[in-house]
Amino acid sequence: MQGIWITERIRDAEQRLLAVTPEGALMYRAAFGLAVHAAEMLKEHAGRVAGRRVALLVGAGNNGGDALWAGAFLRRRGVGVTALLLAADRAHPAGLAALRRAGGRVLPAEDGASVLEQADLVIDGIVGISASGPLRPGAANLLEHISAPVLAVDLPSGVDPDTGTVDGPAITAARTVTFGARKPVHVLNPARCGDVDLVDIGLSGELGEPDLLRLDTADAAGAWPVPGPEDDKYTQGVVGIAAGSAAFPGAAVLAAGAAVRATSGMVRYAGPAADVVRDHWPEVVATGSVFDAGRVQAWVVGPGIGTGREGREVLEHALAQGVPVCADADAITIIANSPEVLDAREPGTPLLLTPHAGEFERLTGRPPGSDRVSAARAAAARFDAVLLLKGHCTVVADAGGRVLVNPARGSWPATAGSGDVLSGMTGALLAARLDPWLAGGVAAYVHSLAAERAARGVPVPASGILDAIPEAVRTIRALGQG
Ligand SMILES: NC(=O)C1=CN([C@@H]2O[C@H](COP(=O)(O)OP(=O)(O)OC[C@H]3O[C@@H](n4cnc5c(N)ncnc54)[C@H](OP(=O)(O)O)[C@@H]3O)[C@@H](O)[C@H]2O)[C@@H](O)CC1
Ligand SMILES: Nc1ncnc2c1ncn2[C@@H]1O[C@H](COP(=O)(O)OP(=O)(O)O)[C@@H](O)[C@H]1O
Ligand SMILES: [K+]
Repeated sequence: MQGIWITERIRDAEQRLLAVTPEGALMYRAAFGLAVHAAEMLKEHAGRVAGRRVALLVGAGNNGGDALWAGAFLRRRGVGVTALLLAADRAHPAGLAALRRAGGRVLPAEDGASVLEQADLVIDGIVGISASGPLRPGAANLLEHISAPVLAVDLPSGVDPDTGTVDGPAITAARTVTFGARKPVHVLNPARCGDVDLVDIGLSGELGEPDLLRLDTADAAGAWPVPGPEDDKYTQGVVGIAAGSAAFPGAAVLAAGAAVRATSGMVRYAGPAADVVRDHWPEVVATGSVFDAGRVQAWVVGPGIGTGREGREVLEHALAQGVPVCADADAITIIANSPEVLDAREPGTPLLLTPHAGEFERLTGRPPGSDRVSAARAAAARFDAVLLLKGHCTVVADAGGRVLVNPARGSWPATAGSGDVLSGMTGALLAARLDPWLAGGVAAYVHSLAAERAARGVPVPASGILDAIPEAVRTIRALGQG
């Protein structure tokens, strides 16, 4: 798993490391790594390094210092480097001296329009982990002159380091080089960061436990249930799907289908769309009602069941079975309207709530807001549940405060029915007895991978995401073992 630390923790860790490191050594390491990546980008975008032009955007702090030192290193490789100072009297003195010694040019930022327009690469050292709010006017006015790819130092300036939110002018980077540890912005707003590279500056021993975790392919592969020689269709965990209605069977077909694609044991369906589900998925054991559905090891309740009395009874029944429940879509609205349904929950029964932003607001009385991680954590604690907050970056929090994040690989999954596919997959993993928090994270990971594979650059319907689940699972298992 990849660890991610909030800036307060990173600052503390840096202070501890600084106390035992020669002055300037950390910035030297950071800037050297930055310069290596800058040279790579020049090769990639401008064909070669020597003779190419780099513009440095230099703010008032150490982020600007990194850019200045990297500029000095690039000068040694024959790059034409111009630093544009946003706060001339506060630019990092040692960095500035190093750049001047190396033959770099220095200009006030307001004179930098043509330098930016002619640059092959722009290095954004405006602001790093001490950032607050969007870019200030002096920096914001420069944005319109940038046409070259931008390499962000630590994080793209103007984007909030801890929440990834953008409230005004901000940098959009093609690549971000970060130091010591990944920060929340890198996963919460990947579109602004571009590819993120981590430069080791020796911080890991000072960091402690991460604030957020991101699954990688090996984690997803390791968690994915694989039947053994002793298994039969029951031992792997049977998932029950209570979804859809006679008038709207689509949600049932998608959720049950996703469970079929993600389960090697058995899927039961219970509800008024039984005939349609059976037509689509002959392997599903389908009945008309949850009350005669037979035993399952996890329930998925909600997509398309409606928010009336019948839906409520279905949810109460599932909650009373003593098995994990994934409550999605209409089940979330039912809980929002009548929180007392949760009284039916067998004590200790894992509950996984999977709202999108609108359902989250219904459930908690507030939209997730800019700090989606804190919002998900608070709601998980309040409902003593795992809360999976959907969106471009899916956030999975449990009641103990653990958080998994899954940045999507593109926005094609934002399509009707895509959430039904996610809940079917999540149910399959719950039935296989995965830790519910991990089940949510792994389902989100495989869902976004399936969507990417299915879309390949064009719109994909939810049924296409569903059909790509086997390819996605095959991919993670191959890479995870590789
Ligand atoms: N510590 C270490 O060991 C290492 C640290 N390293 C590097 O240091 C970076 C952190 O440096 P830092 O703390 O000096 O501040 P930094 O982020 O450069 O901000 C500077 C000033 O910008 C201003 N400002 C704020 N918001 C703004 C906005 N929206 N738009 C415009 N300006 C804004 C605000 O100044 P103000 O004008 O408010 O006084 C603020 O003080 C870190 O990200 C990494 O790159 C690496 O070298 C590795 C070793
Ligand atoms: N902009 C986006 N980029 C990537 N994935 C997204 C985006 N918006 C939503 N998603 C994902 O698409 C799915 C949508 O779920 P949901 O809103 O419940 O759809 P529906 O109710 O139509 O099934 C979720 O997995 C969510 O994380
Ligand atoms: K920056």
